Amino acid sequence: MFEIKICGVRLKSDIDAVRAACDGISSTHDASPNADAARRNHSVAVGLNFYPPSVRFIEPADPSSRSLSTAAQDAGLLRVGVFVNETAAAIQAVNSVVGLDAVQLHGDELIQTAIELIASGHSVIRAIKLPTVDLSVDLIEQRVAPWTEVGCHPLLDADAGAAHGGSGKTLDWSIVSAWAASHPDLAWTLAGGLNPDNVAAAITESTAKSIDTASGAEETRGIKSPSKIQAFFQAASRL
Ligand SMILES: O=C(O)c1ccccc1NCC(=O)[C@H](O)[C@H](O)COP(=O)(O)O
Repeated sequence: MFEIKICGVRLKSDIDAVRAACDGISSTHDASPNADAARRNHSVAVGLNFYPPSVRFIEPADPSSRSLSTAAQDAGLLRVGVFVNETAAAIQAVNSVVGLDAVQLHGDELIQTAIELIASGHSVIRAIKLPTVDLSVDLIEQRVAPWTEVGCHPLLDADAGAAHGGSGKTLDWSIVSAWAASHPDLAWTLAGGLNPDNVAAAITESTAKSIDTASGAEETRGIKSPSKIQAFFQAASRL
């Protein structure tokens, strides 16, 4: 799917910052697997947020959203549309207007929504919202299995309550790692409170090969920071 996703981009300058961060890794000639992965086209994604209450929301009908999506595509980035409790038909409609490479279901959607989207050719990421305390391997398994069985890519995130996502809360990475050990062939993504200061530890402790951040790459809520995006890539690729 992708190795790094910067979620909630809203401006062309955010796309430029993500591209520059990819190029920054390339220019270090770092030979590590993470750096290699991040160099390849389409291994880096940006999230376009279509959940109106979010500070990261972009209006799908606004032509600037289509322009943003085109800019991401031109920069060689995967475009992930983030949705909360929309129907498959509504998501398809946004895709046809904006242009997306994958859709992320981040609400309380029924599994039927994912089945319909997959049947119509969409790559579907399912946010699995997990408690920040008393997490267990069994709980992760129970929440993930129904979605992977129908072909979704799981993104493990900290439960953000009514906000649904982008909260900056972290998961217990050691429990995530214990769960992942029994799924060596499953592609999955770690999200939840990742930032330049903790992403290296998060990768090491959780064994994640794919990571996602929203608030950890921002100057203030909803405003992306080019320097934090760059630092995030550098920290993630150093391993
Ligand atoms: O970012 C949001 O505002 C958001 C709102 C509603 C649903 C999902 C949302 N974000 C989706 C993401 O993939 C975030 O990157 C993920 O929740 C992690 O966020 P953070 O803890 O801030 O890194």
